[in-house]
Amino acid sequence: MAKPAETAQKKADLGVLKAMIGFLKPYRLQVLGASIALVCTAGITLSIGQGVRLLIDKGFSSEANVEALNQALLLCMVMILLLAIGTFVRFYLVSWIGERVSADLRKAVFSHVVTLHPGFFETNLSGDIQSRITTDTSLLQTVIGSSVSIALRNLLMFIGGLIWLFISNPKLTALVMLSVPLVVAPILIFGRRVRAMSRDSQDKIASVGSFVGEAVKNIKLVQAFNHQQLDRQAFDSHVEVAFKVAVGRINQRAWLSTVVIVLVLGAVMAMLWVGGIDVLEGRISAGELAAFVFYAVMVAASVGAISEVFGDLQRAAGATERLLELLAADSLILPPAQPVSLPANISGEIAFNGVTFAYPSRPDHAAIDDLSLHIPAGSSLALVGSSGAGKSTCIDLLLRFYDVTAGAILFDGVDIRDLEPHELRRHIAMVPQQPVLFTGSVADNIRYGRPDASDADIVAAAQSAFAHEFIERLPEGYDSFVGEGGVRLSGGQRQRIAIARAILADPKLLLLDEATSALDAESEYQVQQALERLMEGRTTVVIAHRLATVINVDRIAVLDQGKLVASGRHSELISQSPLYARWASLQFDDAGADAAAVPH
Ligand SMILES: Nc1ncnc2c1ncn2[C@@H]1O[C@H](COP(=O)(O)OP(=O)(O)OP(=O)(O)O)[C@@H](O)[C@H]1O
Repeated sequence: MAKPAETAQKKADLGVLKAMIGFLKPYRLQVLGASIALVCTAGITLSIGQGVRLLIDKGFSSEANVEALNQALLLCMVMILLLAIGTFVRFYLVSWIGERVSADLRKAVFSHVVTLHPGFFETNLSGDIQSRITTDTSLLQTVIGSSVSIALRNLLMFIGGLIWLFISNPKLTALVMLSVPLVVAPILIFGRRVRAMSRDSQDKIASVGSFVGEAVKNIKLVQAFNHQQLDRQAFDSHVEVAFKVAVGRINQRAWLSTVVIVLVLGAVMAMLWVGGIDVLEGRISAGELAAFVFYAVMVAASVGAISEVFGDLQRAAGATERLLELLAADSLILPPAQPVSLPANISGEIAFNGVTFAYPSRPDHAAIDDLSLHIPAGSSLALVGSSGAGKSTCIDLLLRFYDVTAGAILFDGVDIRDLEPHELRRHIAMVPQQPVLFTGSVADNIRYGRPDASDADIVAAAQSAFAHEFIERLPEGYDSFVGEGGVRLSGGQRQRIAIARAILADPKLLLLDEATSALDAESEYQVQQALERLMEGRTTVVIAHRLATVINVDRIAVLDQGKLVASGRHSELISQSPLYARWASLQFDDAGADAAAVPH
């Protein structure tokens, strides 16, 4: 992400415009309608100046009569009605387009983000991504839904007013033209600064968001360690930094507006002075001067309005850049050019063939080093080893969250890089160490394993996972709300729901990361029972922490610093592998040695 940020900064304007045009394309009709309404309302507003001129020169002249006044007023009423209708259409359509485009952008960014490789989220914080999808799209919605329309309307009035000024009095208008560079130069200078600062400001707000997210998510830890005061201070400094950056931006914008007002109104005053002399000397009529004043003020006001929204447009450019960066981020896990499809009745056989893998952030450190393993279909393999040995990495590689650096992983004899990631993961279910529950009901959380499952399927899965009984006892049974992340359930209950989810998914390959935290004997027993049922008839790879698991699996692979150092059954390894014997005695205390005697 760091790289595109810089390049996007340079070519933002063009890129931003192009991307927005792409998002506007489906709504051509609405854009056309809004443009027509915009041109009409600007035209009507421009014609008011002519009305003023006629009213003064004809309406109040000596030969005027009531009839003429009536006609003039009738015409005015029609104009007002048209202006009202035009304004309604313009406002409705432009706001609609703004909302629509920002909704589409949100959908596009989210749908892209969920396909990105997990490594992406190590460098891009969730709070930052959230802020891009919410705050940045809202900013774009405001800009497309109003600022652009204000800018265009004022641009039309500026051009229309200027043309009239030129036709009616070139000398005075020359004064306007002289002031143009004086006005444009500061707009460009301040505008550029506003834009850079707005990007900075949004980044700072995003970091405020991330901080809140983290603190609130881990509120128990924060309070348990009495960290509120320190967190408050840290948060205050985040907020103050964001405030300072915002003040810098406001300062530039305030100067932008001030400078514009002084220059533009100064020019208008000069025009009035010269025009006043012309009227006094009889070169132009009073109506013409009134109309001239009207258009001059309109031109000045439109320049002011454009400069006002110019800052918004600049901020929107910053927001768009940030969104485009997300949209342009490539997933490192690519679907194959010619995907192989798996046969309908796959067996679930796994092979690691000389797999070496280094995380992209640490390319010179092999987390997995020349690992070869064969896991026959339907058998179970336990991965054991000290912390950092590479067990979780093996699971991540099997799910193709990362691609191997060398060697290959075969699923039913097919290199997993030749499979669509979706096709591969369809056959895999994962029960993580910390079961992840989403905000929703118990039933929703189990259904996550297979979205089209019936209620009966869900109950059956819960029964198999030994979860049915406790779910029935919850206040609303399967419809009970689990709270954010499942806070309303105990650790063992969450695990059994995660197991029920995997049972429902009915995968060929089961990936299991056993919880390290000890459950009470009863929960432990139930979770173990549930797991055994889940493992029946499936290929299982489990990161083992329980004695019961290592005793029951078909084979144990002992990893050390990414290398396979021994493999076999528990009883064999206890006598043959000193590393395993030590690990087992540490892990299971005396039980490990006793278990060696358990006959298989
Ligand atoms: N996202 C990552 N980026 C860079 N290095 C990583 C990443 N995840 C893990 N590692 C490194 O890869 C090595 C293997 O880590 P892994 O998480 O697979 O170990 P593990 O055996 O599962 O350990 P534990 O039992 O503590 O979970 C470690 O040296 C670790 O520091």
